[in-house]
Amino acid sequence: MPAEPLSQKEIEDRLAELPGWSLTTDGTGTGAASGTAAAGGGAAAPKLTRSYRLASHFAAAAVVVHIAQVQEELNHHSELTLGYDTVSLAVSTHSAGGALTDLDFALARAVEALAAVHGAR
Ligand SMILES: C[C@H](O)[C@H](O)[C@H]1CNC2=NC(N)=NC(=O)C2=N1
Repeated sequence: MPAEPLSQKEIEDRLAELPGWSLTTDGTGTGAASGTAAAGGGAAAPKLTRSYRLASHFAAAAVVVHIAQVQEELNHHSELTLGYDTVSLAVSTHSAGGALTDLDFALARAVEALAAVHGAR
């Protein structure tokens, strides 16, 4: 069953439970349905994003591997970026036309839990 796009209220309620996470519309957030009505009438669809800082590059790389493992388990994948001592994610649901769904928030919660274990801030 495909994931349903969340309403603005549902998104705000879920975001309130995820300190550090935010919505960004950075121009890459057009999703799989770019140019279609499903993407929001032409406006770039927001993605759920967060950046973490780690103690070293190697520690950040380890977090990337751990996130990749969880993403495979959930079969839901973010745009995952490794910096020097940072890890950044941006996620939306491709199969929902780039909308935010509960799959995105489930991934965010799982990443929060593993990031804490790594000492990410
Ligand atoms: C076929 C496979 O289940 C799909 O391509 C999955 C993989 N990971 C995914 N990740 C995200 N973010 N959105 C999806 O719709 C999605 N779909």
